[in-house]
Amino acid sequence: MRDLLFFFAGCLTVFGLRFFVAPDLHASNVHDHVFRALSYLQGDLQGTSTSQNTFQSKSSIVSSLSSPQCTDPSWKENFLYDAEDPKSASLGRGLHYLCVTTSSASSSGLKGLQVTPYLNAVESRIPPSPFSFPSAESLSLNLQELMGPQERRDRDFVLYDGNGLQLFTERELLTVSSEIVQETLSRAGLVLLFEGAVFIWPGVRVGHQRNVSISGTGYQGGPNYLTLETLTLRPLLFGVVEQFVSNEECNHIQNRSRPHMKQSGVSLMDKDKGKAATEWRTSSTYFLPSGMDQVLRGVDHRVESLTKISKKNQEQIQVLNYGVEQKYDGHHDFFDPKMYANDKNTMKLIENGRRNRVATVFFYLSDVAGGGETMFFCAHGKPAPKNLADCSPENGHKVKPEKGKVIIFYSLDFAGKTDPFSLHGGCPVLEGEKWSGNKWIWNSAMHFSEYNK
Ligand SMILES: O=C(O)CCC(=O)C(=O)O
Ligand SMILES: [Fe+2]
Repeated sequence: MRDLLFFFAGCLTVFGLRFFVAPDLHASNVHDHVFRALSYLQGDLQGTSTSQNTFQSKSSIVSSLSSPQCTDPSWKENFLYDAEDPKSASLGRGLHYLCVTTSSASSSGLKGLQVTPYLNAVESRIPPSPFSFPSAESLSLNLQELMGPQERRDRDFVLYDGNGLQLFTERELLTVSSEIVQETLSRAGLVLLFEGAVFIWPGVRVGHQRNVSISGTGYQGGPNYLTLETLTLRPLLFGVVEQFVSNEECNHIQNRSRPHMKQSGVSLMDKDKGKAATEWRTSSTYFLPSGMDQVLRGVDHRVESLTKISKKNQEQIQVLNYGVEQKYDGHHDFFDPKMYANDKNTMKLIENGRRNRVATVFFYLSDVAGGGETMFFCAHGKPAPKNLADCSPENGHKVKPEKGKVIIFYSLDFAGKTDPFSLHGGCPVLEGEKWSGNKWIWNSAMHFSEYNK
């Protein structure tokens, strides 16, 4: 809500106040798309999944070919939310699973494909009824009918495989040949449909662990997969079990930023205009451009590989340094258009609410001798405490800083709506100092991204 806009302010100056509309996430070129689908079919896809048709590393051939299938009995454990638990049953809203199988009736031809839908990421008491899709258009119509009136959705849906590889946008289903659509989906087996367009890892249940292949994007000597552990379902918060940023990379980021660190700012909501940022946030900050720095580019690539969201949607790392007593009170990382109605630049940046930050990958770049935890004030769906500077343990879920570790939390839900439960803050450092960094990821490309040129 009140988070920093210095980066954008900087960009505004650099780009001479030239705001232009970022490429639409959904308007990908059909020819690129046919290439993507054909590559998928031929098993020669050279990239991690991204929303922007990037094909970077051979490694994801493996991951796309071994993407989870509905024929594997464990798929339900790894994807479905518990329909019986009133606390988690509604948390899969906006995410639907399609199990694509060849119907036994006509197992010889592609026309015999069947889709079994699991709406809102749960298995309802009434078993889902499969439907066949003789054409891509009929699939599209069936899906639209299942999801209800289009007015309820403010963007086109996007289909992914179980490893986060983007398959088709809603629009592409109507422009790409039925044969390609049928063959791609049958190869994927398990298809994830996000109403909010962007791929988000399903949390499933607290304590759930999921291995994510990051082959080729890890640091020297680091693992080639990472384990995402669900810490809270509401907000959707994951911890990465393994060290994500090596000690050398942490030191490199600190060293490159140290000479530039300045008092942190916040982007003030209309109601707070005129107040000092230090009322909420007392750390120092620097937005560190990746430029040609291979270490930073490696980290950006790893973040893409972990989140399955394009590098083009990333902001530069916002490096933070907190001394004793420094902190950042409870806030959201998304921009609520209602709170910025009189702020023309922010409204332009977020296209009146259509664009927003979807996820934060938060790096801990040092250990902290005391305090400095990240606090999630609405953890497990609790109402926010009155005092958003109060880090008492009963006020939420705390994550302790550990050098090289990261957490990921989502500011938008599967349907693309802002999540008020993502309220969080940095607790005061009690002893020593804290180095950390925000890697903010948007729901569409940043027009000034270093990877968007
Ligand atoms: O320092 C922390 O733990 C959280 C910081 C934060 O939320 C932010 O900078 O937006
Ligand atoms: Fe934040």
